[in-house]
Formats: sequence, structure tokens, C-alpha cells
Amino acid sequence: MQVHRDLQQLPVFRNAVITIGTFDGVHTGHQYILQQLQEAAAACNGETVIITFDPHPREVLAPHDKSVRLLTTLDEKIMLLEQRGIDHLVVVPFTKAFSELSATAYLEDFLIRTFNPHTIIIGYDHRFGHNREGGLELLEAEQQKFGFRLLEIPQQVVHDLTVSSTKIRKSLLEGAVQLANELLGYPYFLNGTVVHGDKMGRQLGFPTANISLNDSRKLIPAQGVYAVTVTTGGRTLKGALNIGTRPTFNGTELRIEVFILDFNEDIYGHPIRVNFLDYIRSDRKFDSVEALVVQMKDDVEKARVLAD
Ligand SMILES: Cc1cc2nc3c(=O)[nH]c(=O)nc-3n(C[C@H](O)[C@H](O)[C@H](O)COP(=O)(O)O)c2cc1C
Ligand SMILES: Nc1ncnc2c1ncn2[C@@H]1O[C@H](COP(=O)(O)OP(=O)(O)O)[C@@H](O)[C@H]1O
Repeated sequence: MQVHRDLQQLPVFRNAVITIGTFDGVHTGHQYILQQLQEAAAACNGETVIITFDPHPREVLAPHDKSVRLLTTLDEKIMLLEQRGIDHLVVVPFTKAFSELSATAYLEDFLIRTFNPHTIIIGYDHRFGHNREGGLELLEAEQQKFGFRLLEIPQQVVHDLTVSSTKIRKSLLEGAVQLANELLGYPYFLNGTVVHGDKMGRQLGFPTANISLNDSRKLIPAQGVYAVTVTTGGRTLKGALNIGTRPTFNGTELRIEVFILDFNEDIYGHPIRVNFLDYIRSDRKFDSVEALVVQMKDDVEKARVLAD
């Protein structure tokens, strides 16, 4: 997949079959649209082109609203779309000026002039241009003039997409990892770097790699203990992961830390990815460190089975 971040440097697309969207999560609902895109491209010997915006339009239009919680960062989206065999991802720098283009300018000066699309695949309710003034009706009216084919994603499909995104977020925030994964079509994951903690893990017999997330906008699943797989240094191993404030030690700050099974290496500063496979239990305050250690032993044995 080619990733284009500069609109001035785009290639000339061959029969571009385009769609526009944020595709956060690239989940099973999105995957259905990607399939439509690929079928349409195969039928006209064209190229699949996804147009997305970065930063997220909401971050530009409502900069004080820090509530955006991403299922996938741009880099993660790139990886997932690449895996799906998409030909081009065009990352449009979303600016205030871009958001103020009239619907006609957006259509004629941006979409048509930049992509000369063979086919546009778009949700029935897709809006574009300043104040969201443009929509399907404008695309339909201009179809003849510019000679593109219009494929509308029906209401039911768009509805299901929205429901999926909402369900995935809600499930992760409740620790219902299996349901989230089913809807995503892959295990939810976090990417980060291993940082120093309080050096207590090793004393407990469970060294835990503390993870600092690459992107603070990423959605963090519910506090609790999870069975995960851990990818670091090109290997994938099983792990028992805790998201919590370590109430046993009267901690206050949220930590994400993972004990990696059958592993003993210094990985401070290394990139790490954790894939959530199952929820084991909620985290809690133990009366003694010994009681926590007994529980952690049990967690690790559960993770060994669940992360298989
Ligand atoms: C599988 C697992 C489960 C955990 N469960 C709890 C818990 O229920 N309550 C708690 O206070 N801390 C829990 N912890 C966090 C430990 O207290 C933490 O790993 C320990 O404080 C070491 O921290 P350090 O890496 O900063 O040295 C858990 C950690 C792991 C890896
Ligand atoms: N099995 C393991 N799982 C996680 N980290 C491990 C493991 N074995 C060694 N390590 C190393 O030990 C560190 C964690 O040890 P710990 O005593 O918990 O220190 P910290 O409080 O800095 O996290 C990890 O960052 C990693 O470099």
C-alpha cells in the first residue's frame, strides 16, 4: 500500500475507486466496505484509494474537547489497511481552511481534480464541505458532468457500522474483550514503549514491563487483569497484564503493566505491543503483598491457558 501525505505529490491514479472516512478501528463493518471497494476496483481494473483525515476533524474543529478516544492511531490504521490489500491511503491534513471549503469546491477542486475518480463509494448520509452542506444529492447532480460512478452504502450498513464502533468502545471500557475482538475481527491492541516503574515487580517474583502508550488518545480498556500476547523484539509471547492504580500499594496513577511468561530480559526502552485476548478479573486492594502474589500466580496460570 502506498501512503500519501502530501496532496501536491500524488500519482495519477488508474480508475480510482475511492471512499472517504476515518475508519477508526478498521473493524468488521469497515472491512465490508473495503471489500466493496476491492470488488468495484477489480471490475474496472482500477486502484483502491482510501481518503482519510489527520488529525481527526473533531480535534481541529473542537480542540478543547479531549474526549477523542481512538481504537487505532494513524500508524495502526496504516498497518491494518495494508494487511487488507488496499492500494493507496491518502492522508489529508485536516485544517481549518480545508474544513471551510464549500461543498462545490470540495467536490470539484478536491475530489474530482485530485483523484479523477472512476467510482465513489459513499455512505447514504455522508456530508462534506463547509457546515456539512454537501451530500449525496450534490454527488448525484454532478455525476454526469464529471463521469464518475456513484455507489451508495445503504442506511442499514451505515447503521450497523456505527453500532459496531459504539459497541466496540463500550465493550472495551467494560472489559468485554472477547465481544470487542469479535466485532473488530482481530484482538484489540496497544502499542507503547517499556518504561521504568517502582522496581517492585521483581521483588514480588513478577517483573512487569510498564507500558507508556505511543499515543495518549488511544482508548484504554477497563481496569483489571487480562490474558494477552506480547510482541516485542520480533517475538510474540504470552502475558498477564494489569491496568490499574495498584491499590494494594496505595497508588493513584493509572499504570499498564505486563508480566511476560517464560521470559527474562531487560527490555527497557523497547517498543512493545500487547494484544488483548481475555478478561481475567477486576483489580483490587489486597490485605497483604503475599495475598497479591498468590493471586498473581493464579492470574499467570489463567493467562497461560487463555492466551493459547
Ligand atoms: C497480572 C497482574 C495482576 C495484578 N493485580 C493487581 C491487583 O489486583 N491489585 C494491585 O494493587 N496490583 C495489582 N498488580 C500490580 C502489582 O501491584 C505491580 O505489578 C507491582 O506493584 C509492581 O510494580 P512495578 O512494575 O512498578 O515495580 C497486578 C500486576 C499484574 C502483572
Ligand atoms: N518476564 C518478564 N516480564 C516483564 N518484564 C520483564 C520480565 N523479565 C524481565 N523483565 C524486565 O524487568 C522489568 C520489570 O521489572 P520491575 O522490577 O517490575 O521494574 P519496573 O518497576 O521498572 O517495571 C521490565 O521492564 C523488563 O525490562
